[in-house]
Amino acid sequence: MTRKPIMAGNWKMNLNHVEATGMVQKLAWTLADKEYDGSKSECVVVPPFTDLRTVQTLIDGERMPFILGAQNVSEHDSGAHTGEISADMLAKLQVTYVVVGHSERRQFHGETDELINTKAKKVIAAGMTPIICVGEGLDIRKEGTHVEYTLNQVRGTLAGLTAEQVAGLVIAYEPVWAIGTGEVATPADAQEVCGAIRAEVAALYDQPTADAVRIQYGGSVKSGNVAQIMAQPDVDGALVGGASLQPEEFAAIVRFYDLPA
Ligand SMILES: O=C(CO)COP(=O)(O)O
Repeated sequence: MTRKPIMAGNWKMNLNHVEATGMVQKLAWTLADKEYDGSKSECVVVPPFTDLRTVQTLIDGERMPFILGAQNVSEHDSGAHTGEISADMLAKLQVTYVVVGHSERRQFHGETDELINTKAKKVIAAGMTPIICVGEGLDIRKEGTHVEYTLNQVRGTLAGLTAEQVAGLVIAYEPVWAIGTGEVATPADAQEVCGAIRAEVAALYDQPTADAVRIQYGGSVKSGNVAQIMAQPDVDGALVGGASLQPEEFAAIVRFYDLPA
């Protein structure tokens, strides 16, 4: 089973719409220089909501080999929910992927597995693909219960989804202690949990579903460590924060297959 690598740059709350234009143009030029055409990996850019239209227009107009993602979505469909953005609104902007349950949303905005599960269902119903984030904090890692903790999040966030739906989505394993800290999980750490997630999907559904679902690692991924992480059998991509704001760095990450492992 070949799973296409998915390299996603989560800009978080960085770059206004003018800066976003410069960012995707530089990324496109750098990748064009290396004759990148998206055949060996998907390059997903995940800007803030206010940049989506600008980035989508550039991707379309300039035929850039990028796929558009969003960082969050409302659990509601429409109506009196001031400040919320619905899945249908994102789909209309040609958003393909929507990150749900990022640890920063869990930690600072009180998102639970149940809410993230509802959001994932809204994303799927609108014809898009959720990137469901899971991962443990430092306290759990120190206790040594990180695998069970993360699998519990997997069970909670996938609840009620069909095998077909799960086969098409993306799960991002992001250990919170490795996010924005420069502290990278070792390739073996990433493999331990990503492998356990795939085994859990096989147990919850079946082996073809587990073979199809794509699992990303996230947490201080850079051009200097991405090749080793991607060499792990159950790691199918990276969810990149800080390094995705540097076009040359992110271009190298997207082309991880040309880096020495
Ligand atoms: O949270 C992340 C991506 O969603 C990871 O962020 P960093 O790559 O900055 O550690």
